[in-house]
Amino acid sequence: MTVNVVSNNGSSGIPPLVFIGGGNMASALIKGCEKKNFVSKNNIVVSVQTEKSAEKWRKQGYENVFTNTLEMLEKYPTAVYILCVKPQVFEEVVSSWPVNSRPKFILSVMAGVPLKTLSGKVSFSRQQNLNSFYFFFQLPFVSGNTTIIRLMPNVASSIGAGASTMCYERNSTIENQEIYIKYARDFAECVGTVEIIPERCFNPAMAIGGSSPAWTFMYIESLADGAVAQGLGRSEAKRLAAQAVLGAAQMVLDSESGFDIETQHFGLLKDKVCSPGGTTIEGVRTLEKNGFRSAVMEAVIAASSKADDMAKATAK
Ligand SMILES: NC(=O)C1=CN([C@@H]2O[C@H](COP(=O)(O)OP(=O)(O)OC[C@H]3O[C@@H](n4cnc5c(N)ncnc54)[C@H](OP(=O)(O)O)[C@@H]3O)[C@@H](O)[C@H]2O)C=CC1
Ligand SMILES: O=C(O)[C@@H]1CCC=N1
Repeated sequence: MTVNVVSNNGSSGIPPLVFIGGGNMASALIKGCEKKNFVSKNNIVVSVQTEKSAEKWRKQGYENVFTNTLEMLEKYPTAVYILCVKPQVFEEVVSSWPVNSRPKFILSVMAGVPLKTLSGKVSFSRQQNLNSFYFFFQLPFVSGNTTIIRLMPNVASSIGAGASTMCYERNSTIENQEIYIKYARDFAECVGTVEIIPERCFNPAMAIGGSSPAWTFMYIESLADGAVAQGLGRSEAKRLAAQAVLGAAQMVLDSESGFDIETQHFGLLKDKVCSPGGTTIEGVRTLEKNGFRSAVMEAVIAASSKADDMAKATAK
C-alpha cells in the first residue's frame, strides 16, 4: 500500500475499499463515502454470504461483488478491508484466510470484538493460535504486518451525519502506520464526526454513537404517536417530531444558540422551554414520574454491557 491511501479519490492506483459484509452498516458507509467522493463505485468491493444479497448489490451497479472472501483476498491483496459482518460470524470468516495473505490494514466496525481478539484471530489461523509459540508472545493489538483499527460508526453515516468513535494501538514497527490511522480518520470524517477514544471507553461510546439512533427513532415515533392520539395528522406529527429533535440537537452542538457544550449544563436549555406554570414542565414532571432518564441510562448501560459480554464470547 502506498501513501495514495490518504488521498483516495477513486482514481487508478488508489487501493480499493473492501467491505466484508454488505448489510445495513456497510450500505450506510458506502452510501455516505460515495456521496462525498471519498471513493468511486468502481473502487468498492463487497463480500456477502448469499447470492441473493450479491445480486442486490450488482443490481445497484456494483461490479466487484463476492460470495467467497478467499477469491476476494487473492484479487485485492493491498486493499483497505472493512470488517462489517456480525461479531458472531467474523471468526468463521477470517479463520479461512490463508495466514500468509492476510490484509495489511483492517478497519473493524464490529461491536464487541476488542483489538486484542481481532489481532489474534486475524493474524493467526485457529490452529496456529492454539499451537504457535508466537501466540503467547504476540504484540497485544497489532500482529505481523496488519494494522487493525476499530471504528464504531452509525447509520446516519449514510447521509454524512454519522457520529463515530475510533480506537487503535500504535506500533512503531509497522511501516506507514500513521498513514493508515489518518486514512481511518479521513474515512470516518467523510461520513460525519469522529471521536478518538481509548478502547476501555469503546463500549459505552458504542451505545451512544452506534446504538442510540434506534432509540432516537423510537423517541421520535413516540412523540408523533402522542400527538396523533390527540388528533394531529400522522405526517405532520412525524415531520414536526423529527425537526424538533434535530433542532434541539443542533442547539446543543452549535454555540450560536448561546449554549457552551464544554461548560454548561443541559438544564439551562431545558429551563428555557419550561415556562412557569406552563405546559412543558407538566411533561417534565410526567417523564420524571415514569423514569425517563433512568430508562435511557439503563438502555446505554445494557447496550454497553452486552458489548462487554460479546467481547468475552468472541475472545474464546
Ligand atoms: N447496523 C448498525 O447500525 C451498526 C452496525 N455495526 C456493526 O456492523 C456489523 C454488521 O452489522 P449490520 O450491517 O447491522 O448486519 P447485517 O445483518 O445487516 O449485515 C451482515 C452482513 O454480513 C454478511 N455476511 C454474513 N456472513 C458472511 C460471510 N461468511 N462472508 C461475507 N459476508 C458475510 C451478510 O451477508 P448476506 O446479506 O448474504 O446474509 C450481510 O451482508 C456488526 O458487527 C455490527 O456490530 C456497527 C455500528 C452500527
Ligand atoms: O446492534 C448492534 O449490535 C450494532 C452495534 C451498534 C449498532 N448496531
